[in-house]
Amino acid sequence: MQAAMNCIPRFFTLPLSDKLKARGNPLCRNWGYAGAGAHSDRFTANLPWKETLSFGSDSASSDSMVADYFVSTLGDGFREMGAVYQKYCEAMMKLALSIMELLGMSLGVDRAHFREFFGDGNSIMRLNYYPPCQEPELTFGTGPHCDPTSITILLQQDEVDGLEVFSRGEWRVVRPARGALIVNIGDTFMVTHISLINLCLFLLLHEIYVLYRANNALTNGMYKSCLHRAVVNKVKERSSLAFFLCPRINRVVRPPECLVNEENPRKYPDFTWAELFDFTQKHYRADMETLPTFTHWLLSSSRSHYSHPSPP
Ligand SMILES: C=C1C[C@]23C[C@@]1(O)CC[C@H]2[C@]1(C)CCC[C@@](C)(C(=O)O)[C@H]1[C@@H]3C(=O)O
Ligand SMILES: O=C(O)CCC(=O)C(=O)O
Ligand SMILES: [Fe+2]
Repeated sequence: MQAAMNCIPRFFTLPLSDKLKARGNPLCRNWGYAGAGAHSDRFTANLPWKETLSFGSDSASSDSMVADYFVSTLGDGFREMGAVYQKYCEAMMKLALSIMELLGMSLGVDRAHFREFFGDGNSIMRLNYYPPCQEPELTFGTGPHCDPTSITILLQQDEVDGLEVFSRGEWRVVRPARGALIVNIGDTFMVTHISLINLCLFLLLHEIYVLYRANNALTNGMYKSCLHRAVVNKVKERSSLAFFLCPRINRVVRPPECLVNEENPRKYPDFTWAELFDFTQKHYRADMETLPTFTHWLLSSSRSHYSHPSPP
């Protein structure tokens, strides 16, 4: 974890001409290296103050996908950094599948179900780098949003506050703690479970702390999405590392049958992860309404080859 964290400033303090070797393509501008001004189309106000490097981590492809990405885009000098992130992604994938198993069990779903569902996923790794900002109140590192992915395992730099979670009517700082990973459940997993589950698990060494924000849904045993953001400051740069667990790109996202019944009918239509991903990039700004807006868009679009939720 420390090596993965140390490599972040090493990459982002390279000359711009080197970082641009990993620039994303016009179809997916946020892929690869995205510098100042990137991600601004995803927010309406307080635009992001960050640089990012995003790359794929497919569990089913070659054993060296991530390492190969670094060498092929940045050159042979990045072999060591590539190996660090290859190892990190493999560890995150292993951890993510174990968490999925636990979450499945907590819902009474067969323990193999989510392990299989995500086992051949097309996950995404992102390095976030937030430089100091002279006017931090005019911007955000990452604006308020819910992750559209399945679960996110986040590692934040020791000692520099930045991550905040909206809970009980106010923004609360999630202080970095040495050795702690933050696990945030995103929209795709929420759909998989049909209920409004969206919680944060704090994994501190080998203990698991579960923090989740309940809203009025608590009364019927459901949980509300955890909205989060990252702020920046005047003095210190900050880094974070996000592993976004995703299903295989063309996999249909649908809750296991045992979770659907008369009292709990389908809330979302079937869709593929590709469709939601595409939607986030082309049609909508990031916030906590991504999933309802996507659902509305999906149902009102002409697409007819996917089944819709059964009528109540
Ligand atoms: C599927 C995705 C959408 C975002 C990129 C990603 O590949 C992974 C998660 C999403 C994101 C990183 C969450 C934070 C806000 C966001 C706008 C960003 O900072 O880039 C998100 C991406 C998005 O375009 O919605
Ligand atoms: O930098 C952080 O702490 C949060 C980043 C984040 O929420 C994201 O990349 O989705
Ligand atoms: Fe996030």
